[in-house]
Amino acid sequence: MAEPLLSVRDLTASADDKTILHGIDLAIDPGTCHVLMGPNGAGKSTLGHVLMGDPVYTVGSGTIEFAGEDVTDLSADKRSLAGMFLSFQAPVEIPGVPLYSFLRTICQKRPDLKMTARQFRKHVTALAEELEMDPAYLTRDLGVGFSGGEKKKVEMLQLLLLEPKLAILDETDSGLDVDALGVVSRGIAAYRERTGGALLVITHNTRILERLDVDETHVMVNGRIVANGDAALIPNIDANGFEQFEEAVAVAEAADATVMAENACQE
Ligand SMILES: Nc1ncnc2c1ncn2[C@@H]1O[C@H](COP(=O)(O)OP(=O)(O)OP(=O)(O)O)[C@@H](O)[C@H]1O
Repeated sequence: MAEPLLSVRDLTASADDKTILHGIDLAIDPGTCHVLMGPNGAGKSTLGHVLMGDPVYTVGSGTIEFAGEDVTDLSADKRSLAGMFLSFQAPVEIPGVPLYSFLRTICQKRPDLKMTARQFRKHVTALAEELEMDPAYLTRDLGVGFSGGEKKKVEMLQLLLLEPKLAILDETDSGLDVDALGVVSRGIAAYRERTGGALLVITHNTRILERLDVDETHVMVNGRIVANGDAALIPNIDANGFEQFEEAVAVAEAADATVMAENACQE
């Protein structure tokens, strides 16, 4: 059997001395679409950031392998070059850095995306139009003065430009009006059609999934993945919420507590 594109084993991570992720196991095959759901504060965004190498978080144990390489200790830019991509729940603003220059610079770092200045201008303008973004926005500073929905479209522009092997989309749908939601979901579908890339979609809103064939759904509660299933798990969560996983959470937490107690006894 082919190796997974992403393989996360027993991953534990913390910030400010608080453990947020507990023993995460996750495998994503090339070209597949995974959905990560869970209540507010479960640790979904944290997982996205830790996978991408955000230095705010400390990996306590476990490994992250991507495309056959152990990336656990790699910086975010190296993970990006390897083909990983994270769209932020709250995209950043960088005054003084025009969006166009930012996009040109990140493309120049990727030998496989080499383009002349003219080719780049044509390509990025076409992508902006496809996302129903005014190309004049490309001359504005990154994120500055953009509405919430416009910021999300800029994230999609980066996705279509960079064509990563794995895109982690962190609530790309939040704050979008119904038209913008349509544009963004068409952008995600275009990414899959053109590149065959894999997706890890973090969301509370199932409308963004309507155009996607979901292969696997994962449920995270209190920093643990407590259920895995296929696309049928999504309407189940919509109808019944996350309370149904309480028992699974309690079992996982009790098992962790037992391991910790045993380790303490051995020390
Ligand atoms: N940098 C940080 N420092 C301290 N605590 C953090 C940090 N990042 C996340 N946390 C905490 O970790 C927990 C999980 O947060 P996270 O944003 O990952 O949840 P989430 O599942 O994405 O939630 P939501 O659905 O509301 O976006 C929260 O209690 C949050 O306050």
